Amino acid sequence: MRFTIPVPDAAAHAAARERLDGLVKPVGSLGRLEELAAWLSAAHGCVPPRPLTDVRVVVFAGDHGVSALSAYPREVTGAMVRVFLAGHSGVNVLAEQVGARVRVADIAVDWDVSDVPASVLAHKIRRGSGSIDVEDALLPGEALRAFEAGLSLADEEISTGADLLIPGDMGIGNTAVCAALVAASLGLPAAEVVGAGTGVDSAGLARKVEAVSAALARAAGRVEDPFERLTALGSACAAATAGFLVQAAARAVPVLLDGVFSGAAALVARDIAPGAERWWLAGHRSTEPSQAFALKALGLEPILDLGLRLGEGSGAVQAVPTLRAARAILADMGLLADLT
Ligand SMILES: O=C(O)c1ccc[n+]([C@@H]2O[C@H](COP(=O)([O-])O)[C@@H](O)[C@H]2O)c1
Ligand SMILES: Cc1cc2nc[nH]c2cc1C
Repeated sequence: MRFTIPVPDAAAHAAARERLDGLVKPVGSLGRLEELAAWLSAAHGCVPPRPLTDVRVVVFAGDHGVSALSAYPREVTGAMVRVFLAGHSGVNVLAEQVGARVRVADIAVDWDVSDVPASVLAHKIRRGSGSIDVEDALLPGEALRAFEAGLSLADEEISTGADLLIPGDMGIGNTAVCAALVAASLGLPAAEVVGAGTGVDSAGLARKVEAVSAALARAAGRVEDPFERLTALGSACAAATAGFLVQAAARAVPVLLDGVFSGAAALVARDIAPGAERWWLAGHRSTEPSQAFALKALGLEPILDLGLRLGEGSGAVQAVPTLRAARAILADMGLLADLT
């Protein structure tokens, strides 16, 4: 599968840098905001960049075979889908604060359901994913189908006006999958990447390291190809999130990555479509070690570090005002040259 990923506009980046240096402030004094302003100028190909008025969060919901490694029961995944639909989740509330819309897609929730809108189920791939310590997460062909589902979700959002995309995740057990994907992608041992997820104790952490080690040993020799990696160690949600990220880049729409799940999916997505990472920013730093490894490998520095570990897109949503502020300095600040 080959993607043509556009290259952000270097001339707009340089023009933004020049304007930033001429704004009514000491050179460089707005720090990271200046870097973000130039980044967005390059993404939009103009100075100042366009306002970010239509921000969309898509929450990829699905179960994972390793859900017993979580501090919470598997049933929470489906129950949370109803909470997203009712508008009462963490990300619903935080998105409301910044005027972002939240959509939830059931990619692989393991439940019997008939009373959620058909649009929520439209991209469903399967119920749950395999327990990666003992079996592949996905059947042959499913990683590609899930990737294409994510791609379609990005297309749907972009075609209806989204100017900034945020991938969210809801899936009990998914931090073990993230650890496995990141470890396999970067050649790291399980013990370095496994974290406490929703909050397991030290015995739970040890079980998780053991399971991720077993998964890595089982998949050894097959993880070079990113779709094989998703099949062996990922999940339908991981593949769908990767597709979402690649298609945003292919259509030159900026993305704010969220926590560990979108970081792990981004690492695999970059292997599918090299260069796509130029269209992604890291919204925040998660408490999960695998996210730090993933972001470092992608060359991304988180905008915020608030100690969040909720997922759902919640941390990335918090970074939206910062990105808007970065645009505003380019659009609205006066020039040093006009000082009287
Ligand atoms: O985004 C993060 O960094 C993050 C860190 C820890 C937990 N989570 C959320 O919690 C769930 C996964 O945690 P766990 O312990 O069940 O693997 C999943 O629904 C994630 O959205 C998310
Ligand atoms: C309640 C709950 C909400 C979540 N949102 C993302 N992951 C979650 C995990 C739990 C347990």
